[in-house]
Amino acid sequence: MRQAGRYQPSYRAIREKVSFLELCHDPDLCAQVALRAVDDLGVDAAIVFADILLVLEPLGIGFEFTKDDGPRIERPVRLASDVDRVSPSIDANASLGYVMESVRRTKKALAGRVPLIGFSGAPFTLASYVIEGGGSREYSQTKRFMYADEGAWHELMKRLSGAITSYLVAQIDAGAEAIQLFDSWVGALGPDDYARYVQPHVASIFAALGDRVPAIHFGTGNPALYPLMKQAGGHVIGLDQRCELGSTWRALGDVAVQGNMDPIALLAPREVMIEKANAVLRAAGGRPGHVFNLGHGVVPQVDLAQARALVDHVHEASSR
Ligand SMILES: Cc1c2[nH]c(c1CCC(=O)O)Cc1[nH]c(c(CCC(=O)O)c1C)Cc1[nH]c(c(CCC(=O)O)c1C)Cc1[nH]c(c(C)c1CCC(=O)O)C2
Repeated sequence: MRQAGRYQPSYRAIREKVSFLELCHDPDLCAQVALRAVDDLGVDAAIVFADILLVLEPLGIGFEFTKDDGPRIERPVRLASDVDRVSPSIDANASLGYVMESVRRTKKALAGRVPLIGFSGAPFTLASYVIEGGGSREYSQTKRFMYADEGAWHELMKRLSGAITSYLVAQIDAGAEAIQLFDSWVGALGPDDYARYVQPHVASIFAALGDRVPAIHFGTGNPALYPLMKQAGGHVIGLDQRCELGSTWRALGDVAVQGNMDPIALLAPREVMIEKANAVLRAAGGRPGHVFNLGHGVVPQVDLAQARALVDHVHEASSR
């Protein structure tokens, strides 16, 4: 979960020379960064180095990454008529060819050591950036838009979902061996709104992907959504730290799960972190189909040696 990043001294050194977006557009450097994360951590999969916002570029939505506040959208979509500015479809191989090149070069560099995961943001999470103009606490503009003009909302979600599908298919064609759909901010919604405004669009993405590669469907913030997310699709449901893994998994039934250690536990003393990892493994109870992971991304304050110690511990404990 966000395994390459600023908590790595090697990543910070690269970022002193190139901006984040320059890095994303340089397939050789992306492959280097993705491999370095696998080497540093000893994890069982690599993830292509990219960002969920890159797909906005061919959709005609300009953005930048500011130094302190993260992503910023140049002209947010605020009115129903603004939806016309979003391209109705994209050719991901042409417009996001540099990401496909990162997939190919990362896979070549991995030489079969571990599988490579491709990814995209999910339509609600991308819509929240497009409408809010950046990160948000309340998602008030997004919800206002959704409630004010349901037709325009569905049209926006349709355009985003079509682009996401084409982007993921292109990554699979380029060699991604699994994909992850990040619905990082969908927990701002309750189950009824999720079912009405989001679920059909996410379902269309998973239906289009079929069973070509394992698909991970990740969401955070509201455990009440997990049964609906499972219905929408994905071979694996990514759980965050706000739920109890054992009971949530039993309630979900026949599906694999990924998660769900609190990423902030990496800032705890070593023995506390290890105890938290053991609690996750105990909750999974050795049931096949659990992928140990953090409930959300690694934060920049994490010490690399501490992250490595977690991975080593999970490997050792799960082989017992
Ligand atoms: C919501 C989201 C984003 N991006 C992503 C998500 C979904 C996952 C999640 O919920 O954590 C996904 C993402 N972003 C990045 C990856 C790369 C692959 C990996 O996991 O190693 C992945 C999988 C690189 C990145 N994406 C970003 C960085 C840091 C950029 C830098 O070098 O300054 C990295 C390594 C920037 C980014 N990108 C995004 C934000 C909000 C920010 C700024 C916040 C911050 O600066 O930490 C949007």
